[in-house]
Amino acid sequence: MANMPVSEMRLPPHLAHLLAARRLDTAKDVLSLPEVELMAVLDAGLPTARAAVAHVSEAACPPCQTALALLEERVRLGGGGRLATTLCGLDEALGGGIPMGKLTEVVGPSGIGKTQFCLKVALLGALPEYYGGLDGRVLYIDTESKFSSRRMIEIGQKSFPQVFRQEGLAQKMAGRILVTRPTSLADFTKSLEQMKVTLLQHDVKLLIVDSMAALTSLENERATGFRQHPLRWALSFLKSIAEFSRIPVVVTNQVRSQSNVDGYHFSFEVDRKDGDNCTGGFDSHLVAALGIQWAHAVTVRLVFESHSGHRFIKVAKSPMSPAVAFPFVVETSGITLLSDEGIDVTGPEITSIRCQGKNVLAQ
Ligand SMILES: Nc1ncnc2c1ncn2[C@@H]1O[C@H](COP(=O)(O)OP(=O)(O)OP(=O)(O)O)[C@@H](O)[C@H]1O
Repeated sequence: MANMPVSEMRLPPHLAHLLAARRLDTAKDVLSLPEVELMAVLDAGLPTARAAVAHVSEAACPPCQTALALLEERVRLGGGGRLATTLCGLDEALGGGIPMGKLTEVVGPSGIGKTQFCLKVALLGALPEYYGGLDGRVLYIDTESKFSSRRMIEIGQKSFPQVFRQEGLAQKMAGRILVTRPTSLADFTKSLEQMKVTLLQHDVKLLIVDSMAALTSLENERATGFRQHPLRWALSFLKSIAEFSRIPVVVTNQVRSQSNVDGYHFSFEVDRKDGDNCTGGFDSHLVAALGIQWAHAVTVRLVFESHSGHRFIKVAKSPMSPAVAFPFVVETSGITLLSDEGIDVTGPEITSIRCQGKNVLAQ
């Protein structure tokens, strides 16, 4: 809510003009100033400064809702405002699918299937509601140039043969997916700034960023602080986009060698020598590419990992579900679960990411 534009708050006109004239554009701009400073910036007295804070706080704070109202909204939206992935066990664990209005992170090692997952989800965003889709446009931010229309249509044809038999449907679905390919972090930041307009103009019902972590390597920044700062901004912006638009936002995150991220040491890692049951401990020097803020900020975290000869989707964080893992394969029809029965995950395995014998700590 911090990034909520003042222009969208329906403030009394005199106050709206005053704030706009002083370039106080967001809730954060107004609320982060001490009263005295706000008086100075507005060139106004204490009552005006207090009125500004009161109006902006009221507009920016989400209103309280009763548990009953939330339950009723969930029933009204059917499935509780979720996009079903068609992976039944996973959807059940997530309370119906990927939540709308929230940030969902998909993290895992290279080649595990994150993009395959995103392609299927993108297709579902475009599919008519009748077939379980959102019947809308999808904005796909493809930072690694990995988006493939051909592969997406292949997934559609194999997963929903009865739907894709319809003449011209594949083209129609592909036409609903807007792909942008930012070539730098600055490009990405710019596209985020324009995003609210794009979402409204194009009736976008789903936003995917594949991959968020790749953006840092695009810039090749060395200093950790510099690398983290713009992504922190992107994180809060994406969260606010999800909340305002009530759409699901899916971002992928990669893993990397800890030696590349000097200074990335968080309390999560303290217990790493405990509890590894398949490989030789948590001694791997691999970590998830984005920092601890991401781990805390996302609502749902799906870890894609491989061990014991299988790939797994692990629900590592969800307000709806205990940690469970599902074995999966990638087929021509995309990601398929081998079993809809989740395997309970306990202890340090919840925060680790395993990769064929190596443990990667999830941050
Ligand atoms: N047509 C297909 N049929 C079956 N499997 C496929 C097909 N296309 C890709 N795959 C499998 O998907 C996997 C690659 O997945 P994906 O590209 O989603 O990885 P990723 O996790 O996004 O990796 P990165 O982090 O490097 O981007 C590989 O195991 C590959 O064999």
